[in-house]
This record gives sequence, C-alpha cells and structure tokens, in this order.
Amino acid sequence: MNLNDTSVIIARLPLTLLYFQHKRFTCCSCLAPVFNALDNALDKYSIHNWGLREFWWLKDGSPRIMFPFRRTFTIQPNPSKRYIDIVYGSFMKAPQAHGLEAEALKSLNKSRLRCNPPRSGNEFMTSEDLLVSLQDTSKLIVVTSSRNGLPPPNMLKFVEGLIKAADEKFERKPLTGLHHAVFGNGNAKWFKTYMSIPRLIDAKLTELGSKRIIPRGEYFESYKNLNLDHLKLSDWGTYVWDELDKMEGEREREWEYDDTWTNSCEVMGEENTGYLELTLEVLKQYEDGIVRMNKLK
Ligand SMILES: Cc1cc2nc3c(=O)[nH]c(=O)nc-3n(C[C@H](O)[C@H](O)[C@H](O)COP(=O)(O)O)c2cc1C
Repeated sequence: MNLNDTSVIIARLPLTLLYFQHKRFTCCSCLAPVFNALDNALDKYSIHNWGLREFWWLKDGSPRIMFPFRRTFTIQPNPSKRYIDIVYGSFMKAPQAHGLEAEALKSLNKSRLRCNPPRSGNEFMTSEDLLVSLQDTSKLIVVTSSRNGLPPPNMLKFVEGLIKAADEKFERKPLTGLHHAVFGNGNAKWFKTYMSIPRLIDAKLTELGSKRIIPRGEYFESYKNLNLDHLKLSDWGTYVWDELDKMEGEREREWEYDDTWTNSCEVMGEENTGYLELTLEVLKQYEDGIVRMNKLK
C-alpha cells in the first residue's frame, strides 16, 4: 500500500507535536527510539522519507528546519516478487493490436522464464507509481514507436513518469538493480525525431540507475552484436531472451537484487540526434495543450 505524501505528512503531525512537548519537559534521548520506530513504520507506507527522523535525532535541541525538508526515495525491492516485465507503446489503432509486438516478444521466451503479461505504458499513472511498480521488476523489456517525436498515446504516462523521476533528486538512483532492454520502431523519413521515444526511454532508464541487458534494437537498422544489416524484432527478441536465460542460469534461476551487474554493450549512435531536447520540447507542447494526441491518430 502506498499512501500519498500528504497523508503521510498529516499522519506525522501529531507525532511531531508530541515530540516537541516531550522535548520541552524530558530528556530527548529516552523517547527518541519510540519516535524513530513510529517514523519507520510510517515510511513503509510511503515511497518518500520526509527527513523527520534525522530531525528527531538532533542532539543539540535546536531544530534546523521544521517540516518537511527533504524528499528521498526509499527503494524496498522484494526479491521474491521480481519478474520480467514487458511494456509496450504503439500507435496501432485497434486496441487489441496495441500489444501485438509485446505478445510476439513474450512468445520467444523458450526457456519459460517468469514473465508478467505485457502492459501498456499508460498503466504507470505517475512517476511515483512507475518507480514503485518497477521495484517488483527484475528485468524490463520495452518495445515502442514514436510519431513526430511523441510517444504513442498508450506510452505517454510511462515517458512522462520517467522524465519526471529523472528530474527529481534522489540519494541513490531509484532504479538501481533493474536491467532493461529497449526495442524501437521508427522510420528514418522522420529524421529529426527518428527513434526519439525508444532512445529517450533507454537513456532515462539508464539515468535512473538501470543497466542495459543488450544494446537497444532499432527496427531495420544494423545490429553489431548479431552481425545483422537489418534488424527485426524476432532476431532481437530471441537475443534478449537468450541473454536473460544466461543471466538467470548463472544464478540458478534465483531472482536477486544485484546492482553490481554490468555489461559491455555499446550504445548506438544517439549522440548526433538531439532527440532528448526535441522530445522534451514536444512533450511540453503536449502539456501546454498545443499538441493534442487525437490529432496525431
Ligand atoms: C505521421 C507519422 C509520424 C511519424 N513520426 C516518426 C518519428 O518522429 N520518428 C520515427 O522514428 N518514426 C516515425 N514514424 C514511423 C513510425 O514510428 C513507424 O511507422 C512505426 O513502425 C509505427 O509503429 P506503431 O504502429 O507500432 O506505432 C512516423 C509515422 C507516421 C505515420
């Protein structure tokens, strides 16, 4: 369960007042563990620690800042719940067609690794929701396209969530421990915004601490790792499942929280495109109501 931050602040108010009363009349150190325990209990229901614990533990009795002063993401991954997740975005019109590629990707899982049903990017409503949901994900595969630099309507929330999360300050990168792989659909005819969203997602996941399983695949582009001139989803998908199988095999199929894993994959030609600025600009226009999704359908 996740209470929103306002509820957590309100729930903490009586504790804070109690603390001040207590501090005026008795010795701080004897009740401090009680407050600390209560604060810890509240933390379980929020993804943010509002920093009151540090405040309560101040020894000199002069509070620095009242409340709340620091937002820190607390990541509590549960190793037993960690699965492979596939997230998709597509402009295909028929709702049942949206997840076709994700389903195709899933069907390439010959080693029967544990994998959740594919989800559209819009199932992650906010950046907090996205970060909390991804705590239960061990490996994330994303397949998406873009049009005019914009995400598909069913990928919009995921993209917004990533951008917002990457703008926040965290003590530790919140997606540390996650491994991801991105496949992009696109067409170089739209050269200014070519593969903008797949590239943006790949970059933002990495910025937030996730590591690439294999290099991003881009439809019909060359792919060094497989020695292919024209990459197809099926080739890339087979490769990603093989790599996942090796990763899981190495650990006897136990699902662990491991942030030391690295790979030597190369990131392909994103330096020249300026895709990030462009996408942010287009998303801003979308937020301002200048661009409307339905016009793009
Ligand atoms: C109107 C329009 C705009 C497009 N804009 C882009 C773009 O900005 N960047 C890109 O890489 N591909 C662009 N494409 C190509 C699509 O991303 C490509 O056709 C993709 O395969 C569509 O996949 P989907 O049907 O799953 O959404 C555009 C296509 C159309 C029809």
